[in-house]
Amino acid sequence: MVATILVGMLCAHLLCFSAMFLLISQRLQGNKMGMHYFATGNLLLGLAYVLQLAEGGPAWSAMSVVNHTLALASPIAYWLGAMRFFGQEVPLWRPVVVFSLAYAGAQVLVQWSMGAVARYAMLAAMSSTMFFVMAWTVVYGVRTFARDLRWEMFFFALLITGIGVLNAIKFVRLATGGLDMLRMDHTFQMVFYIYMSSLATLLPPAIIWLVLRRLTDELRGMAARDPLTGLLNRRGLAQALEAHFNTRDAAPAYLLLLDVDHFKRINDSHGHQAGDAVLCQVAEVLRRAVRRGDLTGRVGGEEFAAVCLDTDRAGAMQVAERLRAGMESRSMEIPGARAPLRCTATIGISAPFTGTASLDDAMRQADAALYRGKDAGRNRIEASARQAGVPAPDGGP
Ligand SMILES: Nc1nc2c(ncn2[C@@H]2O[C@H](COP(=O)(O)OP(=O)(O)OP(=O)(O)O)[C@@H](O)[C@H]2O)c(=O)[nH]1
Repeated sequence: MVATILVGMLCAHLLCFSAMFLLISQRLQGNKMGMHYFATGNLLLGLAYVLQLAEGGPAWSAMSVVNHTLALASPIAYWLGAMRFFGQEVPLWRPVVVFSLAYAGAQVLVQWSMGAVARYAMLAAMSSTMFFVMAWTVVYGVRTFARDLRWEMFFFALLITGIGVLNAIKFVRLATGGLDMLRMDHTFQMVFYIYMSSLATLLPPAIIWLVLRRLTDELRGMAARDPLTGLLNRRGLAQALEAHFNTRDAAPAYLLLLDVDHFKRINDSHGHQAGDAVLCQVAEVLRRAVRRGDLTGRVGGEEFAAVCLDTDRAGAMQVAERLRAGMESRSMEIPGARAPLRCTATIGISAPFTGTASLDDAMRQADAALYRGKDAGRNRIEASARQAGVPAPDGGP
């Protein structure tokens, strides 16, 4: 009786969370983060336990073959769902159906050649192997594809290892004690159901937590980036700088402001779309010119920024010259135009600064230097006259 209630609750958990995963996946347009696959995994496992309830104990029937097949197809769906969550484009139905047909065939073969115990032992052995491999993949993920989800991955690995261990014990007990230990009211089976019920309660909220984390990270990323070029926006630059200055002994940083020369003419003669294409290519020039670890952003219409970290004035001048030369030599491809465009940029450099609080000040200095460069004929670099902590001789930036 207790076992029946436990399995009944397990079915209810699995099927309810299957519906919830499906509802969440429908709200996630585009990247569903594997939620529809997890919904399928829960549905398959829920149905397997419904069949187990209907059977009442070990038996050789078509229902039992379907039950074992569903029980083993569900981890495949979860696995594929996890791959989708981590950005792999994998199909769901074809692998699940192919596996199910192959496993149903294997069951008939094993039952016919080795008997019922071997068929049940095969399910336990396959489940155990699958869950151990899954747990190992999750631990491997901590060092590779899921570095940002360290604790969550350890939690998953722990729970999955538990199912692997229980299935391995089931295999051994089946091999030594036969089908009797599979009676629903057998102590081992009760422990198994309690563990599975706990998992069915713990895992779905944990999966929803992962999705929530990804969504909020994406939102934060979107709020910090310019949608056209993918570079940081002003807010993103400030946040990245803050993280930089908080995590190490702050060596001075230099802010470079780059403004495309006569950009209005490009818009006026080739259209706004062509202007956008040029802006994207300026972003590429900027990315290539800076050192690894430096920050790049778009801070206004045709105004870009690079923050050179851990460098000196000569280093910042070098980056500025690479940028200026990169712009001058770049052929800007624009859609629909017969020939690529050439354009130049003027660059202003701030005095060195060592904290986020000085970013606005550095912006003003670089901006003033930039406009001196524009007045002096464009396609050139101007550095702020101000030294670190020392006001400019003329009192300006
Ligand atoms: N295509 C496109 N144009 C933009 C965008 N943001 C700003 N602009 C245009 O950029 C141009 C900036 O022109 P100005 O500020 O006069 O500067 P300029 O023509 O580059 O001249 P100088 O800076 O003096 O060399 C304006 O025509 C804006 O409409 C954008 O996102 N896309």
